[in-house]
Amino acid sequence: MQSTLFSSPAGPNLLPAHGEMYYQEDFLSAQEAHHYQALLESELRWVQEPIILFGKPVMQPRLTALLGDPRVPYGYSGIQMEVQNWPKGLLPLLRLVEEAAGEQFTHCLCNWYRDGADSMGWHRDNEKILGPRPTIASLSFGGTRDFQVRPYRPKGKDLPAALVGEKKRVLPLAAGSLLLMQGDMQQFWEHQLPKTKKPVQARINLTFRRLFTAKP
Ligand SMILES: O=C(O)CCC(=O)C(=O)O
Ligand SMILES: [Fe+2]
Repeated sequence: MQSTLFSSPAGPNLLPAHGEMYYQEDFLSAQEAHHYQALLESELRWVQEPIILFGKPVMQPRLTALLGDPRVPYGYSGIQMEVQNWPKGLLPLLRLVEEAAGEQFTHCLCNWYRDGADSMGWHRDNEKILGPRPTIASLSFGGTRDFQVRPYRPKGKDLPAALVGEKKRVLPLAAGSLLLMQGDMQQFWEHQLPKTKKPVQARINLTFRRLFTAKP
């Protein structure tokens, strides 16, 4: 299979300040995207798990799976996820993404949004284990969904001057696209994948991450 490789970030930085976000719509061909979507649907163990919100367990509105080194656990919002080995067929994709991102990833968090009622709320990927300025590579398969980004205002603090007046940005993430989040983005910006009433196809998203306790 052939793919367009790029060694520098794709396109311009889509954020005006305090972080970096790059988007390449045609990272994978339609054929490659279909191939990997089918593999992801059939070869991962997908579960719907509760997270702890305000002390109570709440089902996440999507299915999830975590790939990586089974010796290194990873969790967020009060859950510890089971780590699955990378299916062999996904390794070429991991290498492609690593080359594009200029980063070596240890884990991949996989999300399956079954329909428009599945979603992910506002958050930052800022767990300590990711380090202070993580590079996160996000690949999309299936139906296009809107990805939203807005400045993050810490409680009781002002926004940095350069972000005052910045509105929510909306980026539709298409099948086969690559989104790179880099630099200070996880410190100063938050993102979400909102629910939608529009008819949408199921979507799978992979976020490749480097966890810093991972053994080589
Ligand atoms: O589905 C998406 O595009 C976003 C996923 C995400 O933000 C995450 O896994 O942390
Ligand atoms: Fe995220």
